[in-house]
Amino acid sequence: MSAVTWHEARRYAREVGRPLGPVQRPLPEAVGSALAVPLVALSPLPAYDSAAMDGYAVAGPGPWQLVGRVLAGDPGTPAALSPGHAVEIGTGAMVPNGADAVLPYERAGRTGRTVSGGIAPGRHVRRRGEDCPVGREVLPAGTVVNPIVLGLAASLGHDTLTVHRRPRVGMVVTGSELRTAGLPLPGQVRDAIGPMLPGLVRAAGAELAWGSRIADDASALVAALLRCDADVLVVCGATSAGAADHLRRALDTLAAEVPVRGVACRPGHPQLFAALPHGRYVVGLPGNPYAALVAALTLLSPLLGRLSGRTEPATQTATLAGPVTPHDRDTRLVPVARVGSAALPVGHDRPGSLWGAAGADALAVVPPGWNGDEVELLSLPAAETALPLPAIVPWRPTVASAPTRPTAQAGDIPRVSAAP
Ligand SMILES: Nc1nc2c(c(=O)[nH]1)N[C@H]1C(S)=C(S)[C@@H](COP(=O)(O)OP(=O)(O)OC[C@H]3O[C@@H](n4cnc5c(N)ncnc54)[C@H](O)[C@@H]3O)O[C@H]1N2
Ligand code: MOO
Repeated sequence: MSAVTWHEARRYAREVGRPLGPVQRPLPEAVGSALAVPLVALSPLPAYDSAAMDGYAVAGPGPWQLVGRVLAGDPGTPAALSPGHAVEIGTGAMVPNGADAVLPYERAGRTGRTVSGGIAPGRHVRRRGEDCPVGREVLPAGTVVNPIVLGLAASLGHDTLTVHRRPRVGMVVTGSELRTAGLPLPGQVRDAIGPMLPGLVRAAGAELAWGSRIADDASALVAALLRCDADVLVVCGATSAGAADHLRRALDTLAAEVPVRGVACRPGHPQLFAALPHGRYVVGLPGNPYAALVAALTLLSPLLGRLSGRTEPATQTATLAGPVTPHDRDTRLVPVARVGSAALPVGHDRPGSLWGAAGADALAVVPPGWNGDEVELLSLPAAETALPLPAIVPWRPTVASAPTRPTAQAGDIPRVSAAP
């Protein structure tokens, strides 16, 4: 296996694709997508001269004669205020032309219709456009739309946003030994990658559009690769060299280009990256669950980040606050918890176990022969990315055609001869 370095693999995955075409989305549907054009203020902020405090809008030197009241949402424009006059005003209400300042109730004296007090000109008046003038670019293209961006876009007058289309990902989980529920019988293994992958995909800016489980069956894998119409197809397991590992052979059968056949990292070295003749990308994740996580962060996330038009995140670094043994040739990926500016290895990071990574904030990238310098950190996704979103994550398991073993129970993955 000719493995590329971990950094080469990641750079390749980040640079091979192009952001998907711009689409217009209503605000709520744009969350998680990246802006395809800069966000520009359609309306000034504030949109009109408005009161920042509840009190009295006053014109000229005091005391002032109270001539009316203006509240937020009142129809029309309030009448202009003459020197020596005041109106009672609510926070957010339009400040009448001619008013110099808003005198808060707390600083005002009032006797009948006479208001007194001292206030500097301009105080507590938010002038139209002072937070953001109309036409100003406030966020660059590539910004990920989060709930705060939605709020900002709404306050600047947007109903829709122009964002990059989110990549559609298909997932094929392979393994005759896998089952999806209950305690595994001897020789069986609970599928750990199927539950993990949708959230990883979403955290990288994409959506899981299609999912299937197949047994270790070469023709089923070829059929799945042929039939999936997603932008990116992720195959879990079957990446290695064993008699039941069919991915490399399936890709050769389909005349796929395989620019990354293994990555010099631990765990996760059998991961691969391919392009099918019709242009779709295939990422192969090793079957060991922690190795699959490492591979997802190495090849899949950068690819999806690029296709979804997200700006590349800045590199984060930290000092490792615990002992780590580097590999002599390969990059090690080590789960860590952040403690201030340091990162503490949490252990439990054998290739088959997600225990360490599940309690970690990030994976530390420990280069071969590491000498104790600061290391790069890859953030792990927040829990919210795993919230179920049934509208965009249809899960269509392959229908059983024949059980693999006589003891098969509900939750087993049956051997099938064709992808869905
Ligand atoms: N001769 C060699 N053998 C192996 C090599 C190698 O270089 N030469 N690499 C090893 C490494 S490293 C890994 S990682 C695995 C990768 O194997 P595959 O991607 O082919 O995956 P499988 O063989 O199907 O499974 C490996 C392991 O993971 C378990 N598994 C698979 N899928 C899941 C899942 N969805 N959830 C939980 N666990 C899963 C499976 O039961 C196996 O225990 O190859 C090594 N061998
Ligand atoms: O990719 Mo494997 O053991 O390095 O899990």
